[in-house]
Amino acid sequence: METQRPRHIDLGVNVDHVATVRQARRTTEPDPVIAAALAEQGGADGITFHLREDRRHIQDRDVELLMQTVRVRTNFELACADEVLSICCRLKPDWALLVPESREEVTTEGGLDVAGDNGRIRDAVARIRDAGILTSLFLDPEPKQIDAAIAMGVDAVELHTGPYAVADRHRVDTELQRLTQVGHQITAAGLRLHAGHGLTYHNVRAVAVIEGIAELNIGHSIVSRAVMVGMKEAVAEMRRILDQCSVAVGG
Ligand SMILES: CC(=O)[C@@H](O)[C@H](O)COP(=O)(O)O
Ligand SMILES: NCC(=O)COP(=O)(O)O
Repeated sequence: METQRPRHIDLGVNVDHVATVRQARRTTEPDPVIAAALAEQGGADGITFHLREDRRHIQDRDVELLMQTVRVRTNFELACADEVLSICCRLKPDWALLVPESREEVTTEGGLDVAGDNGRIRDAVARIRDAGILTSLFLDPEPKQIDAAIAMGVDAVELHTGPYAVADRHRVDTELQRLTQVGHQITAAGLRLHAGHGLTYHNVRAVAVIEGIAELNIGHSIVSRAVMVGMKEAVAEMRRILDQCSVAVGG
């Protein structure tokens, strides 16, 4: 019997918080562009960057240079806002991930409300697709949101793993069940299943082994580890964990 190759789980490394350290002094280092190159050397399958409307971390200069230098997949995160949509459609990354944003948030707090969309998300998806870019939506693991995303014709859904990441031991299994259930809903519809937010070296395994997971986007934890061991090694450590998970789940 042909042995099944372990399912490769793509690792998207988000370099936002390299820029957070730089922006703390409004200076030139550390540079997220250099961090992205080191992440590639460490085994990143993709580089993720979030050009927020408030520019609190990633700057326009970062995005322009990342698009010129990144040799793996580029994943441009943005809100459904005309200014950043125009930049994204001009630069044509491999992927665009639409996320909600609010000025007051410390970090992304929830998923997009696709089910309640008034046309703003739909129009943003259309602009991105017309630019020849693969589209993904950052969603809470709620069946009605997934149904709406499928109807919108996007290429992937990135499940918000924040509630799982902060769940206590009484809640964590429930959050994993939510992710698993809507994960089946997503893959059954033929969309790629991505996940991210709050994943760490300690909590990533339970998400990585969810059936159908094709990509995990991880940033804050890798950057935190990189402060101690360097970006290339921090990424390599996360790559090894995901490879162990791939073997564990078999095909
Ligand atoms: C959507 C998501 O979880 C992250 O990719 C996002 O970038 C988090 O926002 P900050 O990077 O501003 O924390
Ligand atoms: N979309 C999730 C992402 O890119 C990274 O989120 P985090 O690991 O920084 O919380």
